[in-house]
Amino acid sequence: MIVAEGLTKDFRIAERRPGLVGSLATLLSREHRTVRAVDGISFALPAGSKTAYIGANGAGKSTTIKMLTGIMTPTAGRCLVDGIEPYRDRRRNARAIGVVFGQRSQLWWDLSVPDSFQILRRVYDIPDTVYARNLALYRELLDIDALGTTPVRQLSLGQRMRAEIAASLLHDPKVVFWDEPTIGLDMVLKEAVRTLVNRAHAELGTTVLLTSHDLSDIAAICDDALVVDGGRVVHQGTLHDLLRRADRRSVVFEHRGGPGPDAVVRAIGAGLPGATASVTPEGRVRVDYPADALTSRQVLGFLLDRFELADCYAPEPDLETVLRQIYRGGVPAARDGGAA
Ligand SMILES: Nc1ncnc2c1ncn2[C@@H]1O[C@H](COP(=O)(O)OP(=O)(O)OP(=O)(O)O)[C@@H](O)[C@H]1O
Repeated sequence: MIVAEGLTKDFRIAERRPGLVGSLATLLSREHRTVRAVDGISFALPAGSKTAYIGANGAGKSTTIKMLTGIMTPTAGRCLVDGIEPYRDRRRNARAIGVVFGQRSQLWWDLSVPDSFQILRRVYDIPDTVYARNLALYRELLDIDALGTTPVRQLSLGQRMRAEIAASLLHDPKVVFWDEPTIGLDMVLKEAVRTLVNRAHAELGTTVLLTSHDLSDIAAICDDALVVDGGRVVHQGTLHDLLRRADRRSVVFEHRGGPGPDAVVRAIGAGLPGATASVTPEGRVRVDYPADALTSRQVLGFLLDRFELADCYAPEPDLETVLRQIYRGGVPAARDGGAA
């Protein structure tokens, strides 16, 4: 449904010189440099997938989405959304997609939300039943009527985002591109937004590409992850697979008989160099270990040799830990067969 082939975007920017005189010189200067925001990325996202587009600030996420939504033309390579090259056929593409850019409005600044919706209804030729169904949903979940007839420009960020989300889904698009869709929303509304998109996905098979710095959005909406770094794709797979690439692994266990948890913690500290052990609030023992120093087999072997395990599981690393690691130094390669 969404395909990128060697997609590349360069920006030409004027060389800036420091100071006031420098600023004036910049205006007159012809010196430019090129910034490669997206560097030949390729991926294919199937219809009905829900993918988080993840990357640090400046990684190239928004620029990619601008090309996928037809706002920008690539410098090289191409992309296809539902078979359409978006920047070549913006009108046809617009019918297939719904877009939210948290940083920039898609609505008519001087019109009220109901007026904007009426325009969208005509532009997209939305059947009455679809329009009525969707409006009822937005009334229930986004309290859209409370926005009244205020022009969009006078709405608060959170109010505007409610309208942007609703507008992006109003015509039952096949694909939604949401770039930071929940900025300015409180927890209740964030939840409502997640419900809306998950419902569209379940009922209509909507394909979703989401960028968000809010990890709970990603976890609540997406099954897959596409990670970009320096304008390049460094990981594509399931979110679960991404979590397994964390550089720290953990095992939590309960044991029968023998030494108490504190003594077990000391034994692990002495016998498994590199691992740290602690007692959980439930009285179990948790072992954390760096995946590049110890394998799961070594850790489990050690535990099985010394203690009579009654229960044992490997908790998944949390998304925040994995992303912090990615933002600091790239995605670690897949390692041995996993934590359990
Ligand atoms: N219009 C532009 N002119 C010049 N450079 C740009 C322009 N838009 C983006 N860039 C540069 O391209 C790179 C990628 O920017 P982009 O906005 O795509 O990143 P991002 O991953 O969406 O970041 P963030 O998470 O901060 O929104 C950055 O180095 C940015 O400075």
